[in-house]
Amino acid sequence: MKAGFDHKKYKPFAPIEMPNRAWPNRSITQAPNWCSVDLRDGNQALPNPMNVEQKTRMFKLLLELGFKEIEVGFPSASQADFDFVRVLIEENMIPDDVTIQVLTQAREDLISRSYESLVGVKQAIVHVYNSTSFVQREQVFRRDKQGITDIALNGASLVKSYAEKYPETQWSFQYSPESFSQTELDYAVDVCSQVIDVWQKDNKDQRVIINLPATVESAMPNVFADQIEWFCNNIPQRDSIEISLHTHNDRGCGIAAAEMGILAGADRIEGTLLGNGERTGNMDIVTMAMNLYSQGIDPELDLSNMAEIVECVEYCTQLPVHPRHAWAGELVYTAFSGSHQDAIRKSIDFHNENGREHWNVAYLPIDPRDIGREYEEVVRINSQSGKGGVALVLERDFGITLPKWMHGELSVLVQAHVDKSGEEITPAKIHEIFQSNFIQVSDLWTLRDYSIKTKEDYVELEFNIGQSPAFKGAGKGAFEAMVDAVKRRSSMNIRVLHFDEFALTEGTRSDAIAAVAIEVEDKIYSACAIDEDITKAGLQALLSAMDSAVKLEQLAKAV
Ligand SMILES: CC(=O)SCCNC(=O)CCNC(=O)[C@H](O)C(C)(C)COP(=O)(O)OP(=O)(O)OC[C@H]1O[C@@H](n2cnc3c(N)ncnc32)[C@H](O)[C@@H]1OP(=O)(O)O
Ligand SMILES: CC(C)C(=O)C(=O)O
Repeated sequence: MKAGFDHKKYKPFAPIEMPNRAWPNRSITQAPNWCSVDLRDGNQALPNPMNVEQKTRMFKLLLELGFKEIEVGFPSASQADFDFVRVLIEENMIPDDVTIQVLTQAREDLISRSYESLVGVKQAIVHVYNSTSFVQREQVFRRDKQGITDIALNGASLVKSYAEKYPETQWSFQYSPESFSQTELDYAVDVCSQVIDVWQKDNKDQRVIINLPATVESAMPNVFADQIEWFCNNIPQRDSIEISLHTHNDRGCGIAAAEMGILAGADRIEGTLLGNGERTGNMDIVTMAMNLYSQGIDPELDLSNMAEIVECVEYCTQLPVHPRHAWAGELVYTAFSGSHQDAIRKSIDFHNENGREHWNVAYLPIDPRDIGREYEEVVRINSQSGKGGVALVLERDFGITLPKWMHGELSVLVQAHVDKSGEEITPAKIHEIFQSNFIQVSDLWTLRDYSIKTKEDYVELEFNIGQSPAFKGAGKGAFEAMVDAVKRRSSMNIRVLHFDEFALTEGTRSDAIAAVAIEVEDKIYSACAIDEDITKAGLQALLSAMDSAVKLEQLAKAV
């Protein structure tokens, strides 16, 4: 091990003493109030922050998805952020039922500039923050608790007094004790409570949001939930405020923390689409909303066009969405492995045949079509796939149903191909392998014409193939008569092992496919034929199987 990789450099996060915690016994039954921070926290984490055009595109998408609260920027940070807020207001882009939010530090120059950016807006949330954790107090601000509280209260008073200068706007106030999850809980409650008092002292109805961030995620999500429950139980003004959560994903649990935080009593969630944000990202609203959706809870966001969301996020952030990203990634509804494919095929068939009220398909937590994905992408074939998957691709993409006994035969050929190439095989290539091995027949064995005479309890068949003189045979059916006719010209012993016919499910004509397996000299040969005439398809399939046998010189003397 390299020197320096030493876990003793770190200490465990102290658990919260809470013997009567209630959140583990609760369930989420409805969506929280969502607030997108894509245009602020997401934006501030980008190597190249969004320009006005990208921000506008993202804003329009957020409206389309149904967000009612959107943090649109940090207007005192840059001209671009300021200008974007002005564009939204001056170009009347904010629907009446949507409230924009802006973030500012608790500093007068920044607060004043933030209000300037908001002139003329119908309603807005002014979000002020300062850091409260021990490490920030000790090392960054170098102030004691009172000093930090003073920054918060100064910010709160300024936010309130500037709001009074713009009475035409309906203002909501939001305070974040930044680094809340690393702040002593009693201190966090104390600061927040004093901020709330500043804002609600003269007006009990003043809307106040207290936003509790895991600015840097540094404990397990259950610890965060304990912190939220403790806070909710101890903040004196709980009934007159909204509790919002703003989690990050440093330990990979930002979504779990937000979900557990909702159980612990929070009302509102801040996050970004697909989790862009500082370091490992903000809480991913798409994932959390889809988690609700997949539990039968209305997420109150329209995520039905996932491709559009991914495309817009990638365009605006210039960051790729991982193909395995929960719910949204390109590969998350795709199975390559054989046993998964087999189970998915059987499970979907079962669903179609039995009709169930609720989706419950193996390996597919939701119906991919709900979010605009197709069944086409569910099964893709490579060296890890099995016969069920290959058969499914042929049926799904070409409408060709094969009898179960043929699945293995085709799969062996496909497997040989992928073993050689080492790559995924396309449906077109699978179809080509099927065609060349089971459908293609030499001219010599192509049925030119046939006629059947029905006698009392048997039929007589006469047919022509290649340039040979007419074949004649008799049997209980046309099929048996054909075997009889070939046997009359050959000493070979042909035994029919399988014969199946299916209607093709696709195509403009109501074609049928026949599949035949024969045994000749202890060897088995299979073939298929497709024709509008179902009898002809069966007869041709039989001839094609014989063709295969002849190719292997088993029936060389037959013609
Ligand atoms: C966790 C979060 O995501 S919080 C949001 C963070 N987002 C951003 O920082 C993006 C936008 N920020 C910026 O563009 C700039 O930082 C600005 C415009 C806000 C401020 O710029 P500047 O004043 O030039 O620089 P800077 O950010 O370094 O300011 C640090 C000063 O602000 C103080 N400060 C930092 N945060 C706060 C706060 N929330 N409230 C009051 N003062 C604060 C610091 O103590 C420091 O003070 P000092 O100068 O006395 O040492
Ligand atoms: C300003 C706050 C809410 C923040 O972005 C954070 O703590 O991550």
